[in-house]
Amino acid sequence: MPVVRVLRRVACWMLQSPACGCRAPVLPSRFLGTSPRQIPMDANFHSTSFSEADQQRVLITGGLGQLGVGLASFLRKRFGKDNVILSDIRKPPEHVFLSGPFIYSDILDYKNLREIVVNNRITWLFHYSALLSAVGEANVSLARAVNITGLHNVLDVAAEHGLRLFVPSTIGAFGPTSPRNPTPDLCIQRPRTIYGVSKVHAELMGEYYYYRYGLDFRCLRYPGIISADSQPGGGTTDYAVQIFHEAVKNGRFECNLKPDTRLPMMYIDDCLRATLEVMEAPAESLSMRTYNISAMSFTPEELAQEVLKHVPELQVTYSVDPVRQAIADSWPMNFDDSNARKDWGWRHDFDLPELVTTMLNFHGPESRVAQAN
Ligand SMILES: NC(=O)C1=CN([C@@H]2O[C@H](COP(=O)(O)OP(=O)(O)OC[C@H]3O[C@@H](n4cnc5c(N)ncnc54)[C@H](O)[C@@H]3O)[C@@H](O)[C@H]2O)C=CC1
Ligand SMILES: CC(=O)[C@H](N)C(=O)O
Repeated sequence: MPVVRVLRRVACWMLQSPACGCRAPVLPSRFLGTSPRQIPMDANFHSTSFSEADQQRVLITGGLGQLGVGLASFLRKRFGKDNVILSDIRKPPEHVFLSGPFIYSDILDYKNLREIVVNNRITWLFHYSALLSAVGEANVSLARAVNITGLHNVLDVAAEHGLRLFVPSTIGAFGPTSPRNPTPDLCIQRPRTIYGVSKVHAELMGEYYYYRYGLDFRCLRYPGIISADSQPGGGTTDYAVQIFHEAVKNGRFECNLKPDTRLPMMYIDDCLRATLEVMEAPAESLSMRTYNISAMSFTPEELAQEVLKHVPELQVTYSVDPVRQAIADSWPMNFDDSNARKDWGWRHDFDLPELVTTMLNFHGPESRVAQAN
């Protein structure tokens, strides 16, 4: 290709933005030289022999946290038990170990990650490893390493091996100068936590690799996720999970956010379904690579009122954690997910009343709730 034409296309690629509606990398990777780690060009896209119709081979990083085990079980129903590999740096509980393939993987160890992808012929990668907002503030250097350096390793492995890559972002990728009610997909993003900064970095790097190397990067900004059978990993929205555990266990709950703190939230089933749906969406339906998704938005007081309908004896008190409160006060109150709804048909199933009954019913007949009903 004549040099002038290549340069013209490079300039065009640099001027494009996801907002302009371009739906494919403007410049294919073959015009742009080698992959990010200078792997020889012919080593790119090992997996191109896998067509869309082929069986996916899935790797989940950071899979032992609040969301990963649920994601593995959801994806195993779709792709088969042995085709979904859960990984983490922690030792899995027995029921997880027995439920399907599990391997050790530290995302800071690039060679180990590459070996896993190659040996297991991975085609799709769900990158869940992270330090969340509150624990991130308590250990900034570890959060920087895991959330930023780890992401670089994942991006490189994914680009080199032609993987489809899902990286979750968060409501925490916005900050006090973003519009908060509602928060659109594209607006100012100046978060004040290392977690938020690292997630904006992930969004931008993923989109850069998409345009620059053709990496099939897909990203959803999750609200606070509420799950019944897994514990949250140290975030600002954790209270909305803990209230259920405490309500059924001892009928008392001390909330670490103020009663009127409004945040977007979602039940885990909606979150996992959205994740698979965006991964399976035809590329041409995606006008962007990073989407807000939303389901409901409530305050601790509103959540407590809904729980009280089922557990009238529940006592809720407030003891505000200033770190979490400052973070929550800088985050979106309502999330605008109209682009996800328009482009790939996103619809949530769970609003607050369904969330509360589902969470309380999960704990079964021996719970205080069931006894009270
Ligand atoms: N749970 C939520 O409400 C939300 C979660 N997300 C995102 O979803 C993803 C999963 O979230 P959770 O499961 O809640 O997180 P979590 O904090 O519960 O779990 C994260 C996992 O990462 C693992 N990890 C830490 N360092 C690692 C390393 N060096 N190598 C490999 N694994 C490592 C941890 O052992 C842990 O099991 C994260 O990226 C998070 O930012 C986004 C928005 C909301
Ligand atoms: C909303 C999130 O990203 C997470 N749950 C946190 O509170 O840090």
